[in-house]
Amino acid sequence: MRTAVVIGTGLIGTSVALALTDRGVTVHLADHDPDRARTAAARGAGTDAPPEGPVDLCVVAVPPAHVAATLADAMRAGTARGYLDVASVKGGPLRELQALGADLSAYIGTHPMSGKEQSGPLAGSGDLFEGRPWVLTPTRDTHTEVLNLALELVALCRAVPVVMDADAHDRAVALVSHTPQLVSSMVAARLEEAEETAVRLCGQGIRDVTRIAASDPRMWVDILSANPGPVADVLAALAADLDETVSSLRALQSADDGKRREGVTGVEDVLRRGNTGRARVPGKHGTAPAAYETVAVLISDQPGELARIFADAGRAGVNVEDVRIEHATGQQAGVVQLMVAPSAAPLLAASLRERGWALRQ
Ligand SMILES: NC(=O)c1ccc[n+]([C@@H]2O[C@H](COP(=O)([O-])OP(=O)(O)OC[C@H]3O[C@@H](n4cnc5c(N)ncnc54)[C@H](O)[C@@H]3O)[C@@H](O)[C@H]2O)c1
Ligand SMILES: O=C(O)C(=O)C[C@]1(C(=O)O)C=C[C@@H](O)C=C1
Repeated sequence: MRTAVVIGTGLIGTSVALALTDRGVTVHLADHDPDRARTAAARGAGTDAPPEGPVDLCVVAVPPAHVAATLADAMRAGTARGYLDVASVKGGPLRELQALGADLSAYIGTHPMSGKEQSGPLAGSGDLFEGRPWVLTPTRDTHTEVLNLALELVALCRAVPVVMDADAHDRAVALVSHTPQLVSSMVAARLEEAEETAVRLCGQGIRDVTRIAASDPRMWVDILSANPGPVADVLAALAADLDETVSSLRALQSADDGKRREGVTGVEDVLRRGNTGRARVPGKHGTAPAAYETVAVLISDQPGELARIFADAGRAGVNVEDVRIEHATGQQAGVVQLMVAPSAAPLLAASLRERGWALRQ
């Protein structure tokens, strides 16, 4: 692939464009808000000038409700040899495109399973998709050349291709992406009216659970509107668990020993099922979950501290596999948890102590 057009230069479009530009592809950027295309171009994601002739691949990265019409317009204009979208839902846009009478042989639906709670071109990054699954939903009509262009895009973004049927994809993401978004929003919504004294106590647990509650509601209304049935099915099952857990907790308030024992069993059951489910979540790069050891280091909240700690870990010859930052409320300090291979943890701890870092248990 030598040339591409990216339509919709928000978080995902800009991230794709940055990755392609980085690998030598000439990328033309377009957005219905020209300022966004200019901003993406200024970040080195390509040019906001239109191409002089048809390009190899047209990537549509607009909100799901606008995907089919944008694809159909681009096809009518003869923009590219192949067309794909990156929307978080696949069945709806495919059927809309069909209804618009578009040439489905030139199109493939795709969905990178990586994102952020932020939107817009400034949030984009060229490494966003590295090691992440990228779903491709070819149909019987999809031309092999178009499937190959999509596979090349996934490879250039260093993601991992996963081929699925569009509706099976929508059922899967209802479980692993769309319901978690709603649950995160619901937990965060409990804080809306909470006492300041309670909010001040927020620790890492609620930060983990509510990160995606900061996502753009307009985008998510669009996504959920295109996948309401499968998401409602998962939420209904969750509601049954919620009902049972409420009953178990009420039983724990009882004066009756037998009832309290039932309550413990009910609460323990949901927690254990949670352990089992969590253990199935794949680790980094889509591999089986790795057991890392954590080295926790106290850092002060000032510029350059994180860079310094990573540089010191590098000097110790230790690969940091994952990282978490815990901010201490009301203090100019925090704890960085460096996740490393168990065999490397003692070496890292000793080396960081030697360089003056304070370690926490
Ligand atoms: N945010 C995520 O985590 C994530 C992850 C994977 C896939 N996606 C999908 O990627 C797509 C883009 O999401 P995003 O997070 O980059 O959103 P975003 O809001 O950051 O960017 C969307 C961009 O599309 C532009 N746009 C809207 N309508 C347009 C139109 N008709 N023509 C041209 N440009 C138009 C907007 O101006 C904006 O710049 C969505 O379909 C979303 O479902 C999002
Ligand atoms: O990590 C995040 O911020 C995301 O919400 C990413 C996430 C996800 O649920 O995994 C969200 C929606 C997209 O369609 C794909 C990825």
